[in-house]
Amino acid sequence: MVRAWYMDDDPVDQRTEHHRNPPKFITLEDLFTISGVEYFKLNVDTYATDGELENLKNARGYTYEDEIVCSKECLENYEEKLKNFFQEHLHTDEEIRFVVDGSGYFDVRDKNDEWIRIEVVAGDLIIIPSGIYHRFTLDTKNFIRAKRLFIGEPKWTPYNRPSDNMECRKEYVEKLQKGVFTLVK
Ligand SMILES: CSCCC(=O)C(=O)O
Ligand SMILES: [Fe+2]
Repeated sequence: MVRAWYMDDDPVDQRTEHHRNPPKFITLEDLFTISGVEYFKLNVDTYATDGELENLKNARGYTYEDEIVCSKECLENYEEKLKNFFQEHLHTDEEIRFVVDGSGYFDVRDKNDEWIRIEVVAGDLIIIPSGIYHRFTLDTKNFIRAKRLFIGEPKWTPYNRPSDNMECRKEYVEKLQKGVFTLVK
């Protein structure tokens, strides 16, 4: 099960949990409302045949798929890539990751510019909206395998903060202000 919480501001060791004292968790519904981050739970043993991933890909137009493994052994330029993943940045498109093994943390800024840490483990599919400031880190186990999905030809370019004048950033801020990320019940 994915968990999310507000982070402390201790700069030491990005790979630990960084809970506040006392811990301040946030529900997935609230996470969506205040950031637009979406979350789906898939069955990691049956996703290849049970149709859930296929349905999601069709519904959202995800036509591209590949896999990334982040570990010292498997990722070329490991240190540098991990450093870049953890630089606060945004993208012009959604960042979609389906974790099939291992674990890690996506950190996203909420509307008050506070960091929320989202723990992802096998079976978690997370959609980070375009224009939101975020970053990624491995946890202390130093291993994750994830599928990367995309609409059309993938663009992975990170735009480091500050990128406030980018169109996708302005659109994202406007959506937040308009309350677009409200759950329809
Ligand atoms: C969990 S996938 C590894 C991180 C990544 O691909 C990214 O931050 O863009
Ligand atoms: Fe990113």
